[in-house]
Amino acid sequence: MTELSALQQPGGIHVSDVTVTYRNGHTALRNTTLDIPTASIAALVGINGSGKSTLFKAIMGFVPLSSGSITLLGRPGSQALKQNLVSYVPQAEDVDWSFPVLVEDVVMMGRYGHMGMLRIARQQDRDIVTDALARVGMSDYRHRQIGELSGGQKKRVFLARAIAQRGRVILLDEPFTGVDVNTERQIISLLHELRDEGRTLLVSTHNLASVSEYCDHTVIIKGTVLACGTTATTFTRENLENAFSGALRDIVWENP
Ligand SMILES: Nc1ncnc2c1ncn2[C@@H]1O[C@H](COP(=O)(O)OP(=O)(O)OP(=O)(O)O)[C@@H](O)[C@H]1O
Repeated sequence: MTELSALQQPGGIHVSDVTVTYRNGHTALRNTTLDIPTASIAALVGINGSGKSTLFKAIMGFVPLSSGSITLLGRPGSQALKQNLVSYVPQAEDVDWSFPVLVEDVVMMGRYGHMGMLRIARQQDRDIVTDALARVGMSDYRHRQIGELSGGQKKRVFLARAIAQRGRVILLDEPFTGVDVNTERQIISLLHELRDEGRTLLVSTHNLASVSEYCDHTVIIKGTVLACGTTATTFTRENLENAFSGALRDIVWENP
């Protein structure tokens, strides 16, 4: 499939001319447009404060759009959210780790949207939680308090929650911050599996060194989208220098 025809597919993530202005009057995203085809992994890269988390919050409906629209899997974003098709793995700093909850309960939260009002788990929900914990290698920790885990283990548990939710779009806010190389490898191979199952993943990351290795697409952001397309055509020195204003450190270019 050519790059153009992939982008023209109706599924995936489509953000059209979105502007987000916070209540204090700060515009964090301006006229932002991007397309990520179904069944792909896209990196979201940009400096601190470039609007990555704001974009996730806009897609999740956590902040209102001042203008523009979002389409997920070929339907209005709000509809996809109601249908429980979108999972969000937050940044570690956005989670209250002192909340007394077991690992398996965190993963079960991914099933809430599939349960009735009383949130009574069925055997099928318990089986899905068990499978999700196994997929992230956290089965042995299911009865531990979430706050007792290491940073990398917490990230795997939140990924398990997204897997248990069975979302077809998964947004991951900096899943590699503070994780060791082995855990990063495990998470990347899991992301590939999820992509190969037909899910669409948008991953914000400051770890530029590994983007080319695991991301099919790249979105470069700086208050708006500077560039979006296949990683081969978009993750270029010129685009990154525009985004990072000469502060690039951790990339070794083959043709410096
Ligand atoms: N609730 C808020 N109210 C007002 N301004 C906000 C709010 N949240 C974020 N901002 C501002 O919007 C801009 C974008 O912030 P955002 O958190 O989206 O950036 P980011 O790219 O995710 O940054 P980082 O890489 O540091 O996580 C920043 O200037 C930030 O100060």
